[in-house]
Amino acid sequence: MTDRITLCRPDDWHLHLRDGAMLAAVARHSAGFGRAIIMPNLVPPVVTGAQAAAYRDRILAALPDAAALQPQMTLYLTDTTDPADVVAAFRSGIIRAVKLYPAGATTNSASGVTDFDRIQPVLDAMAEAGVTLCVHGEVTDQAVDIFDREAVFIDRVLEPLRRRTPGLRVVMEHITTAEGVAYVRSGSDLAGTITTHHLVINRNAILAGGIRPHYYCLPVAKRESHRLALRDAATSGEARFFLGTDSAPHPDSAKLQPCGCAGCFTAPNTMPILAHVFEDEGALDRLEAFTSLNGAAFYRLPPNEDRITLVKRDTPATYPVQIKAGDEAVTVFDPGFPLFWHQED
Ligand SMILES: NC(=O)N[C@@H](CC(=O)O)C(=O)O
Ligand SMILES: [Zn+2]
Ligand SMILES: [Zn+2]
Repeated sequence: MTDRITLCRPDDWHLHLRDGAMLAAVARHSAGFGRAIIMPNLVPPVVTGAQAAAYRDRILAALPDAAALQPQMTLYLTDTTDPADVVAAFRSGIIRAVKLYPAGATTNSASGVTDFDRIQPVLDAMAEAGVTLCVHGEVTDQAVDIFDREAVFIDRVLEPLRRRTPGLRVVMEHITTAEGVAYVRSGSDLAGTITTHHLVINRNAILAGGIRPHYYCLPVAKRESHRLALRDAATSGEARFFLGTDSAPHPDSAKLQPCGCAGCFTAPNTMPILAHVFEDEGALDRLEAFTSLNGAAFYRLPPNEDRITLVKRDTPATYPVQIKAGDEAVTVFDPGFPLFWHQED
């Protein structure tokens, strides 16, 4: 039995670190990753290169001295984003990618894109300069069932957008469906991130036996057949699929509401959970591709040079049920099984 594995240091290609007291509380929980794509959905959002540079400085100040993490900044695409600012921020190394939120699709997406015609000049400039577009892929049409919004987005929005913009490199973020997996497999210049939690839960976790707000995120977890498709993709070793935890901390006071907000906070226990999932699937030898190689290759970066070690012990890893962020508590994702894999420092 394998009870010890070493990997190139993993990267997290979709991470929410927030700002202020929340940033101060959560940053150290992602400090063991190498690179992380930092999502720009702050309030107000990160829309210019100058704002991204200032946010990166706040993140670096919040990280422990020994942190491995190198924040990879993104800009929040709006109807009025300036193509020249995007290209300049990319060429000067301030940003790694641009994030597309359809307006109203998810947390802090009110300033997102309302009119796809208006962003075409930015998309063309990005295709030309080689800037990756990270996409929250859900339609916002209230007439579309929430469990279908990802699949409908592919047909109505993403495929037409990619056809209009040859050469644009696209990451479909946090895919949750078999349709998302199939679509990512089908095209060129296309990849998909998969979260930790969508490999573990299906929609029963949110709704069966009572409403469980800590399992509510967007895109919402789908039925079991979709979770199995995601596990197949993540453990396949295929270069198009890689880890983006979408670790999305919210205060419990905002989640435990009649209208609770979306997001699972998985940063503290992601690697032990993933080792468990990959071992379950007989794919521990492909964990490194998913966490440490495929994403870097898509972003045209070398793998991290140093390594981490995961050890399987007889006693489960302990991690806090909640962490403190200022006066607030933030609940850590509970995978529902004990974690025998531990990450060594
Ligand atoms: N995934 C989530 O449920 N929430 C994210 C936003 C997002 O990634 O869509 C957040 O910022 O809280
Ligand atoms: Zn999203
Ligand atoms: Zn996210």
